[in-house]
Amino acid sequence: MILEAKNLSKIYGGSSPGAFYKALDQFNLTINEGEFVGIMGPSGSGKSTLLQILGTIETPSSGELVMDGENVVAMKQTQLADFRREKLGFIFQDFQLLDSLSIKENMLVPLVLNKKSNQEMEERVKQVAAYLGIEAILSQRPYEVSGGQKQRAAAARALIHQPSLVLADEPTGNLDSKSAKALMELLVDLNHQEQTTILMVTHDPVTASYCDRILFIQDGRLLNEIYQGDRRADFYDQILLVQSSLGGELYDTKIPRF
Ligand SMILES: Nc1ncnc2c1ncn2[C@@H]1O[C@H](COP(=O)(O)OP(=O)(O)OP(=O)(O)O)[C@@H](O)[C@H]1O
Repeated sequence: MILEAKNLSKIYGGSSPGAFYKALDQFNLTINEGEFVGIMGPSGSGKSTLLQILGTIETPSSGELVMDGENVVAMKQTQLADFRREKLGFIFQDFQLLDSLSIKENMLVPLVLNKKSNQEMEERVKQVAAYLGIEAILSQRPYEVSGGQKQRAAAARALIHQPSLVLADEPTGNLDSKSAKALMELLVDLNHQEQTTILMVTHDPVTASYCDRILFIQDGRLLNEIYQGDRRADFYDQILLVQSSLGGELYDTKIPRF
């Protein structure tokens, strides 16, 4: 998936007439196939808005967005729904699994929607469950498993239809450090092995240090961009440095888990 966004702006209407808020301001972004990109920035800087626009859930107020060669902004709702279902996978902070379904049934939702055959569905569930180490919990309900297992199940659901782009919003936000590390190692492995393009919003410098590149956003604009070098530990230090130069007090400070 190659993604190209040009001059993306998003203006939200205010509660009183004439009041509005510019959450994204002429934002430009190019993501190449197989990249693992992180988005960081203070609370309210526009990260979720950007992710929602790239996930085709929100429409931009202006600007261009081309994904996988398709002009997403020009698509009708039904085309957008197809595009989202076939090409995108979502991982959320709060997992968003359906408690009334087993883990396996949750994983099957994207395949059922994409009208895959039963045999194909069974094979994919087996493959992805083995990859994510959740074979033993397939028949359990989300409320019966741990947070780390829930997020691996949610990742399985996001990956089962082999999306071209995975969008993750604070995927480690509700995980303990061990589960967070396990999830990030899986995402890096997926990125390296399958060339899956991943875009992830996070507040956490340790989680961010797994990315190839990090974009820093402030007030809806791109402020800075840094690339991972040879060592993840050095990248982590660099992330902390940029965060503090952008006003570290604006960030959710967590105890570093590196
Ligand atoms: N639906 C909406 N209507 C009006 N304003 C909104 C809406 N969604 C977001 N905003 C505003 O747009 C700005 C950017 O919000 P956004 O959620 O994208 O920030 P964020 O960087 O993801 O923040 P956080 O890290 O706290 O989740 C904020 O000032 C927010 O209040």
